[in-house]
Amino acid sequence: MTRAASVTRSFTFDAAHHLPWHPGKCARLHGHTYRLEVTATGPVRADGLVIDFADLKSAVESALIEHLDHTLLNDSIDNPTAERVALHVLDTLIQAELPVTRVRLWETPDCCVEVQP
Ligand SMILES: Nc1nc2c(c(=O)[nH]1)N=C([C@H](O)[C@H](O)COP(=O)(O)OP(=O)(O)OP(=O)(O)O)CN2
Ligand SMILES: [Zn+2]
Repeated sequence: MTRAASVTRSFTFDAAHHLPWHPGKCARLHGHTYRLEVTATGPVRADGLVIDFADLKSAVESALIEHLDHTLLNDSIDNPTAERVALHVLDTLIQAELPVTRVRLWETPDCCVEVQP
């Protein structure tokens, strides 16, 4: 019987953003070191893997991190709240045909958003 498993890898990227509508200090231009957790789920293959951690890393870096790291998120994502950045991550990885089943994005060490397909 084929069993399924979930594989998660963490990433970090640095980016700036501002939320001009926000009543607090987030209206001002500022930056975060975002922590991103990507989970892929699927059958455990004959080689014992769902996806090689190394392949997950290279896919996420080339599809996403390279385009967001050290950028102003407002240039690529409208109104880049953590929720909207996480959904952008999810959509981008689905487009890249990764079997992603969960994205967690930590905007600060204490604040996290989770999205699923
Ligand atoms: N649900 C959300 N709430 C907030 C978001 C968001 O994306 N989703 N974003 C912000 C701001 O961008 C901001 O960067 C976070 O601000 P803040 O809460 O002030 O974070 P701090 O860790 O700096 O908070 P302190 O309490 O000052 O330590 C706001 N809300
Ligand atoms: Zn912020």
